[in-house]
Amino acid sequence: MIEVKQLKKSFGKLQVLKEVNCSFGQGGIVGILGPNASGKTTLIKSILGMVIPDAGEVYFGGKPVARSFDYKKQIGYMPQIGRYPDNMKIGELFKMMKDLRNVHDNLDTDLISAYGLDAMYDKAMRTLSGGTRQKVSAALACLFNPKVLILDEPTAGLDPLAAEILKDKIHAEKAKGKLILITSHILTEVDELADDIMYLFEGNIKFHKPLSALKAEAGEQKLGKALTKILTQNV
Ligand SMILES: Nc1ncnc2c1ncn2[C@@H]1O[C@H](COP(=O)(O)OP(=O)(O)OP(=O)(O)O)[C@@H](O)[C@H]1O
Repeated sequence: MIEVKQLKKSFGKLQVLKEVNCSFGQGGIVGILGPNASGKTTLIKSILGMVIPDAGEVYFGGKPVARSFDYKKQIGYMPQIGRYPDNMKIGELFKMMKDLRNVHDNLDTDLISAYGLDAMYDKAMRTLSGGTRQKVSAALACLFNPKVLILDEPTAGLDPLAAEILKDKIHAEKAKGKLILITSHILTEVDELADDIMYLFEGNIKFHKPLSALKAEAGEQKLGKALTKILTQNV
């Protein structure tokens, strides 16, 4: 579904993606892990066309995404920090998105209902708590029933119940055959969700393999322990 070939990106002198090659198939959940500033968001944004790479190419469904916009309709993106017009109300934001896309049918409103956002349609975005903004971002990512979901630290800032609701939704979307890329520093959560783990370190992919293989190599049952063992002892 998505192929990244020889992707390089620098910001000034900082080489953030050195030469990244990876591919993601039709379905399943990939946990994209790595320390702060290792390039996870930059990679995601390159796939989304929000960051223009210095070299290399991203392919979606076999076609290069450079200067292409249509493929973005097939991706639901939940940013790390959602930025919305301050004075816009929640209801107006959803309406604007539907109008922009010109899609009003077959919408996925599961998260709007589960989070009770419809009861808050009159609230202005600037008045929302960080967690409620996250809920809006999650609901928007799913709204148009995209084939691919890209979720950047999706449960950061959500209360435990809201986080569970989102995890259930992610499982349900996977069951529909979707490809879901998730970055997170919450390893217990990635352990619950991911089929594969991709680990970025200083702009390179250190490994990309099934979670089960990672655990088997380390001889550990939990992702946190397996990762620690592999990264510190070079298992
Ligand atoms: N637009 C930008 N201009 C300048 N530097 C940037 C820009 N975007 C990202 N960077 C830098 O690139 C590096 C990688 O950032 P990125 O957000 O991709 O990391 P990350 O792995 O997602 O980190 P985190 O786990 O903290 O979210 C950081 O040093 C960051 O400061």
